[in-house]
Amino acid sequence: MPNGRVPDTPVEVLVDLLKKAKDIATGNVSIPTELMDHLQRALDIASGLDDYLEKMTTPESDPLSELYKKTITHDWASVHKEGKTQFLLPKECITGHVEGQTLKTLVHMSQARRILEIGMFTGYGALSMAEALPDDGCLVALELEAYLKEFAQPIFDKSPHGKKIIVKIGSALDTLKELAKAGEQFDMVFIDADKPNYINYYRLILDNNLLRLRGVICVDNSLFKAKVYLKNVTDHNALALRDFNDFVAQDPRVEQVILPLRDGISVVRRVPVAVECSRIKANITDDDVFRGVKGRSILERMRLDGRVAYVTGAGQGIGRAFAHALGEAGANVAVVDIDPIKADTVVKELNLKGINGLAIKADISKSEDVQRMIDSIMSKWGAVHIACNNAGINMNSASEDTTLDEWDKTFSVNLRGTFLCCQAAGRVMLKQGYGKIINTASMASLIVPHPQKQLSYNTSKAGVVKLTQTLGTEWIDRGVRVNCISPGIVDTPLIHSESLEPLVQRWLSDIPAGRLAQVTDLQAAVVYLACDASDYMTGHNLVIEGGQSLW
Ligand SMILES: C[S@@+](CC[C@H](N)C(=O)[O-])C[C@H]1O[C@@H](n2cnc3c(N)ncnc32)[C@H](O)[C@@H]1O
Repeated sequence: MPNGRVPDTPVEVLVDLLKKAKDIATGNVSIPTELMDHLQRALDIASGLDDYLEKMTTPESDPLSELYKKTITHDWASVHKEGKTQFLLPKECITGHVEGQTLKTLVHMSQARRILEIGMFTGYGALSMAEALPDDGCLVALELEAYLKEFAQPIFDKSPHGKKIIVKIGSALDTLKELAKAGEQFDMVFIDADKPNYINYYRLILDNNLLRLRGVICVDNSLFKAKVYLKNVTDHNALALRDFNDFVAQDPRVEQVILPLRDGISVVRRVPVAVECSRIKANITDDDVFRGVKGRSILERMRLDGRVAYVTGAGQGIGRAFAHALGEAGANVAVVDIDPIKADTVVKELNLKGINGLAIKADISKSEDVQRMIDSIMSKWGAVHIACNNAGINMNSASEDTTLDEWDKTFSVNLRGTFLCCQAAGRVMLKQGYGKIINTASMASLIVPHPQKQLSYNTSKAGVVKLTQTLGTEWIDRGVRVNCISPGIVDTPLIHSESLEPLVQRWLSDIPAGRLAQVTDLQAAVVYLACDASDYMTGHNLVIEGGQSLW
């Protein structure tokens, strides 16, 4: 703590008191050396803490560092004297580096997309949190002083994350009421404005559902220089926070913990609605629909944490998108491709996202390759929960010219390969008593896409659907579900080849959606079919073609 500054946190108060005690003790010869040593050690521990946290915390970004310097060096007294701010704003009220990084981490951990900040000051906390938001995330900052928006905006503009921040000037209570009226909701709220109003902000937020289910409220200064728990305190801000902390601690709608960081940060989480309901004994139907199956909401039921998946043909295109989707949903993913370099590259991509991957080279038309694929997965992860049989080939020729070689090649990958994979994975899954098989069929299993000529492809994909239906009914009573996805025309490099490119305009006129499918259009379907939420679905052909098969 710099000399002359008023101690602002419990630790700073401690350091101040220990220094004073040491000063007194130093001039007193009757103080035992051992007591002096203890005093010095206590001072070292307390005074070293903030510096150490500062050093060990990831450095702030350049715009944040500029914002901090600009705030600390600004003449807030003159600004106030000139009538530019209603109140004299102490520069110490800035959320600094360590607290900013803490907020940023909480945004990452809670995967918040919409944040509300009450009390922006010069925007340090706002920009810290905005840095952790996804590109389409949004932070609404409420601030009383219009001057502060002008102060912060030029630095927000320098940051690629500044555009996520919307500043609303005015009394926070009034703005909160407007937000509630407009039905706005937030994943995270940071309360850091006038202390006596904390309780009003909190009540308004919870009573009006401004905080989403599973949302988090963070509250600054909840230890208020330790005065919330010291005796004989008269400071009205400290007393307001003490009452606020007590109220939250007893509120059945939430759980809270106070982190003793800087001046204290409360992290308050809405408890699942079912717990709240049993506490207040509301007259509702307390069943799986209300609580979620096994207490898990529908989005949680779509998670694949700890599952083992493989995707064939995952070196590129649809397969690569499937591998990423399953991994993002929590699964370990074996990336199988005939081209080992492509498989390796996709595994590298997964690893960069923190997903466990395993590259396997396999030609799925060969039974020994398919068995080796399953064996490798079993020896690495001990199970196969999700089998995504996606590899396929497409050759074009008029039916009267289709060679037996083309027919055999197409069938050996698209139908024989899919069968071999279903059988090898199915044997493991039947033993496990659980499994999800997802085959990639095609819209060509339903309609005859035209004008391209692809007899062998169309018939092989119709075969994949019948294979799926047969296995789907044969194995469901032993816990193995088999479904398929039928994409329409997908925008991959393949269709921009010399022979197919001229057909794109023609296809577009056949697609009600008015565009080709992107591989990302198919990702949710594979996660849905791979997760428990789709357990009642089997033998289904999930068609995703922008409506093309309906015209
Ligand atoms: C502790 S500072 C906020 C620090 C800020 N969160 C940061 O990251 O640096 C408190 C801010 O709340 C604002 N404030 C105080 N009372 C308010 C009210 N009733 N409505 C809106 N803002 C208010 C003050 O003008 C001040 O800028």
